[in-house]
Amino acid sequence: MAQRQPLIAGNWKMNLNHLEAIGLVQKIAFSLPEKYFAKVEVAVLPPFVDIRSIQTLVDGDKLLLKYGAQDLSPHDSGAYTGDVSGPMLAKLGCTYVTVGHSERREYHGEDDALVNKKVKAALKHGVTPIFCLGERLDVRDAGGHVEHCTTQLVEGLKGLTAEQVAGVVIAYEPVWAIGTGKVASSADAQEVCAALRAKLAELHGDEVASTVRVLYGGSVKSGNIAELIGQKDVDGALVGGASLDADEFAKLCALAAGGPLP
Ligand SMILES: O=C(CO)COP(=O)(O)O
Repeated sequence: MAQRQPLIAGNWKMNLNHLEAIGLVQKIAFSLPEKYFAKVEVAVLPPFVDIRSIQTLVDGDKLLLKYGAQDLSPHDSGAYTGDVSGPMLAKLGCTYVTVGHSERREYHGEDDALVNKKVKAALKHGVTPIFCLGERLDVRDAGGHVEHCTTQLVEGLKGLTAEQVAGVVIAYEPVWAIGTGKVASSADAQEVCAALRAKLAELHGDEVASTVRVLYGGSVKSGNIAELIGQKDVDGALVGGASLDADEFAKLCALAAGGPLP
């Protein structure tokens, strides 16, 4: 079975200008000694306007931290006012881009078909999509969460080859746990992450399923990361609020790496 390196990705959402971004990345790099990066991959996902500054800092100081974006256009270029393309992100050295975040689905009307195009656009340009999916509270209360999530998975990965699927990161983010302080229990997270992996195995075989990293996201912090990441099918976390505090984020990454705390 493939060895999956844990990934902790900080989704900054619409927070921090480029000067604040530089400050936060410097603090994270200072707080998290290099040895941790051998055990856990750490990435930050700032707003578009911060990326160039972070690239300069990461390249200049040879930081081991990766970075990426929070969205991309399904198109490569053209008359799409306000959009940012995969080639632009690739040129800036982005490793990751989140696709299909529930806030994009809710506030920008993104549906599974568009998410699927964005996953393909990211892969086409060598930027790893962190493909987000998850159920709303009413769906969970009705007991439909596993089916909802596996359906989103199938729709979002439609038309991809097994090799392409192996290059995607999945993030299970139950909508009711995002920014609410209500973290899914580790058993809840494991249930859905395992079901997603089983669906990947059904569609693309065991090797692909055992290669793909499945993250959990929703109110993750240093106090709950160890239990979440201790689950068999949870390979890391997509962290919102807690990724804006350098000490907390460094602590969280250190715990994901198995400690000790820096
Ligand atoms: O949406 C999230 C990460 O993408 C989760 O946000 P919080 O960690 O703030 O709940």
